Amino acid sequence: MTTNNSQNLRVLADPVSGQDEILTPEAISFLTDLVREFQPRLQQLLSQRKVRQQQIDAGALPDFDANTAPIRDGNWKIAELPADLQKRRLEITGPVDRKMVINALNANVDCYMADFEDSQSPTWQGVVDGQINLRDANRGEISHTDPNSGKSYQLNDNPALLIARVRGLHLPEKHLQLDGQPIPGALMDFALYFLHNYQVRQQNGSGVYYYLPKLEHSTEAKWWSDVFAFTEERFNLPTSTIRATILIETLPAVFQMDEILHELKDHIAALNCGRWDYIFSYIKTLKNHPDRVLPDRQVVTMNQPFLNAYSRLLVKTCHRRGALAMGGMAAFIPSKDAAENEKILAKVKADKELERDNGHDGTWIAHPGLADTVRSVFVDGITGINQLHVSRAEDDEITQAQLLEPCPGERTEAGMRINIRVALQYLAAWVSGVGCVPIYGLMEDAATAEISRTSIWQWIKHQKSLDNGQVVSKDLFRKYLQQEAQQVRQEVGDERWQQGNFAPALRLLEDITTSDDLVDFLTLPGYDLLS
Ligand SMILES: CC(=O)SCCNC(=O)CCNC(=O)[C@H](O)C(C)(C)COP(=O)(O)OP(=O)(O)OC[C@H]1O[C@@H](n2cnc3c(N)ncnc32)[C@H](O)[C@@H]1OP(=O)(O)O
Ligand SMILES: O=CC(=O)O
Ligand SMILES: [Mg+2]
Repeated sequence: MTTNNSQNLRVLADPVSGQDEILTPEAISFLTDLVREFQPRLQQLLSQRKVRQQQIDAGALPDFDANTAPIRDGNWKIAELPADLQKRRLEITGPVDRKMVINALNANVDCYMADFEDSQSPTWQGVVDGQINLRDANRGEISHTDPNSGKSYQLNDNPALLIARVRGLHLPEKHLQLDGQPIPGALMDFALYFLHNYQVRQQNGSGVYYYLPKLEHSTEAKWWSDVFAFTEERFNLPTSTIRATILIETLPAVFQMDEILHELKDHIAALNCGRWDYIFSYIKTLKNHPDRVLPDRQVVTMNQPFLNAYSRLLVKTCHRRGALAMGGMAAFIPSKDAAENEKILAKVKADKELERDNGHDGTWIAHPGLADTVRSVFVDGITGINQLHVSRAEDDEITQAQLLEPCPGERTEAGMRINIRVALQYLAAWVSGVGCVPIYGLMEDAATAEISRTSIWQWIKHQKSLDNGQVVSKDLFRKYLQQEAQQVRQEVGDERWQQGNFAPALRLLEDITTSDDLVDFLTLPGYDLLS
């Protein structure tokens, strides 16, 4: 454990390699000041989330805020987009380990979203390494030799534009404490990435670009706007050096998109349809509403009316204000089986065509093997470098009812069992320090795993029947959990089962699925198990 007495910022972890390069005295000083200035307000914002949720739990439904109608009705625009943020047709996303960073920057895409969030299990070594890797990438000094394969990696010319996604506001960084309190993970990621990269990015004629996840309200956007203004002032930088893309991936936030853009007018570049967290948030926000329980996860696709309304409203709102409207992630990843791969590429293409036709300016891919297929839709399939000209002005108004429309579809025994197997394997990976894994041909990360486990919780709560006639209860879940755990054990083998943290994952899954109150995020109790 190391301590910096002058600032009271304590590192509560055994030192890891690279830590001193990242936690420099200047970084500690900046981070300390940011946390002192902004953590108290953040705690209030998190408490306000709970108050709003209590109202929804008591029967209210999320809606547009009558008090902010003048913002929605007014004619205003965000600050002009910098040149390098106008072309974002394809963005690859991925965790911040060294090989992935190099592969992502070399992929045939416009941008790389380097992820400290849904695809990252925030071990102390992992978050420190991530900062080192992104610093080296921005300096053009990153290379890597894979210790297993011996394969070496370096940056190509013209790498993708790097955008860093920080952790959500709810996640603490327990290894860094100020005055005895864990600091917000989001501030750590933001501050360290900023400090170690702003100069080189400026020298390259760019700015410092972020993705911000899981916002629920425009007051949180205002908080971020103040963090950015504080930072630009401290480093004597022009306003708008920092630009953010906000993920609209919670149900409350879809009713706040204009307000979020407005609060961040000087610092925003785009909104993004983070569909997986959005589906999770639909379940979580409406958890007490028996008429809004979702069916099997596989049925909840972007052509469902409530998700299509969300995508179209996001496009319409962004383009009216001069911001880009980014699409989201099809979870399919390539298969080594050629016939199977053809089917996967066809599904990905159809998903991306829907986004393009709704007017999105770009979209996400999870794997470089999808780049060519998605380029055929979002590069060859649009005129110009974005679709800002698509206003959707001809559309009828998109209403609260459409955004909340119940989703039809079956709840099946097979769907419940696969939810269990996926959640169990994902939790085992996460607890082992790996935040994104391929499971049954899909990329699974924190957001997709949240859908799996909260679906079952909600089916239990509302005693939903499955296609086999069984009513979902805690007992039925426990029975299936034991059976599916055996199945997974057979699939992965005894050795991996024993070494791969499956036992703690099993306990965690049982706890969070059978608790009377829905656990807000699986990553909160999961974090207690991480070093
Ligand atoms: C809901 C959301 O938030 S979505 C955003 C968060 N999720 C993500 O970002 C998912 C990112 N994707 C991934 O992490 C990976 O694709 C996985 C874990 C799903 C699969 O990865 P792997 O098992 O390594 O796949 P696979 O073996 O097919 O990879 C082939 C090559 O592509 C590389 N690759 C795969 N995905 C990526 C990626 N997203 N970025 C960069 N390189 C990648 C691998 O590193 C590997 O490189 P190599 O040949 O040099 O060894
Ligand atoms: O972050 C993206 C999502 O879909 O969740
Ligand atoms: Mg997300």
